[in-house]
Amino acid sequence: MPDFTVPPAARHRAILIVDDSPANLGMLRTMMMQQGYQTFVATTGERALSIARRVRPDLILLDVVMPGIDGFETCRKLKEHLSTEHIPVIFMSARSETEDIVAGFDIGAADYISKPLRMAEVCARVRAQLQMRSASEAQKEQAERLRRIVHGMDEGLVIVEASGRIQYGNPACERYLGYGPNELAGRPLSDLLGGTLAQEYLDYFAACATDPAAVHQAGAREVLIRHSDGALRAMDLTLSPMVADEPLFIGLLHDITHHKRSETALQHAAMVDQLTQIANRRHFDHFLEKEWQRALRSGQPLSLIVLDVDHFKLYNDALGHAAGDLCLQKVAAALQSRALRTTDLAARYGGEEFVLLFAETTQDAALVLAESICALVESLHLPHPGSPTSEWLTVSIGVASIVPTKFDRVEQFFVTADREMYAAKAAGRNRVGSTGSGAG
Ligand SMILES: Nc1nc2c(ncn2[C@@H]2O[C@H](COP(=O)(O)OP(=O)(O)OP(=O)(O)O)[C@@H](O)[C@H]2O)c(=O)[nH]1
Repeated sequence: MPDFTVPPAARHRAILIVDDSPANLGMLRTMMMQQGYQTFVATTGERALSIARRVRPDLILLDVVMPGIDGFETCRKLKEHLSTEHIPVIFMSARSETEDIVAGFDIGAADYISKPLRMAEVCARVRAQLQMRSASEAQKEQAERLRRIVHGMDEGLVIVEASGRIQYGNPACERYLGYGPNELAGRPLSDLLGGTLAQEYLDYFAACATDPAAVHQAGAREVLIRHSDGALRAMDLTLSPMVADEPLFIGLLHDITHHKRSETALQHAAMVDQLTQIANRRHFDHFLEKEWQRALRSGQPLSLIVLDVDHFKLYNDALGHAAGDLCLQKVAAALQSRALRTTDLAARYGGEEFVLLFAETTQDAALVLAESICALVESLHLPHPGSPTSEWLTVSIGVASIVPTKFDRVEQFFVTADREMYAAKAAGRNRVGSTGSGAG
């Protein structure tokens, strides 16, 4: 006895039954309905084609021998049409010679049932076909969902073969690297990564091929990737083995150019005085510490200049704070123009106080530099109406020089230069103070 319970998958499934014998048609229809399928019937091939195109059934039970176009021809036409080509067709025929069956499959049939029909067998074959169709639909749906995810991702995704050949690059990846659609596929990894780095990955791929279990997942690392215009971009790259039949590696690319730019901007901001755009105190202290250590090792002299604008309070009082700011910017630019070597640094140390460090510079050379800076500032001819010293803006400078030993302290070096600067102020301003006593 056939099983009349309705399998859940049967619901909503539509079957088109095509047979020129009304008796067969009636019997099959009853059986299919009892199985819970929605049914459509046709007694000719032409009618079957028009119903199939309209209702797109999930399966067609198709008689082979019919007047007009026969079952084989009907099937051929179904397979030719985009809207019906995927519908599984089960032939039913009394012609059950091997060559008939083979011909049926060659045309594209999913199955072939011999007549006279045994209803339980028809039901089982219909059920099997519908299950296969469900499975392949689910697979297609999942593949489509994955395709959309990969296409819509902001992150670049590449699939690389163990040989280093790029098999696929998603649109984000092509966009990041300046390639058009499908232009990445087929290229070697070395088109994107520098020779050494590409070789490192090839070695990793080879190690994965020899002993997949022993190879750890390669974490994200910052790499420079070559854009199609030849420029190098900073990106985070994660390349790890993919579980697949062939050895493939999946790479995730995250463009960090913007991040890098803001990181650089932040680093710059942390080192630079906002008003004057020369080095700030923090940067100077760090630089001095480094040069101090270097001088300890090399035995070369270090010279420090401390510079303070004369009567700056009076300048602000006479011309306003905004003019004062502008004046500090001009003084800073003048100082910067004297710090030319990579071992020189000019910085704003606070308020209207500036410092300059000259590594590998003797006290005599530093004094010449300090005198020239003093003269340079006065030669800017920045009017200073309130100054009792000069009609122009002037500065007082203190100089200290030292060949540091392990017994010396940076703080004392600073104190010496500061004292010299105050001595210059006391001696009438617009001058350089230096007793030549060194840091001690
Ligand atoms: N416009 C402006 N003024 C500043 C800034 N930083 C500090 N000052 C001013 O600089 C002035 C420093 O004044 P003082 O320390 O009394 O020294 P001075 O008037 O320069 O006199 P001497 O150093 O003795 O020649 C103060 O009035 C501060 O307000 C700044 O960033 N912009």
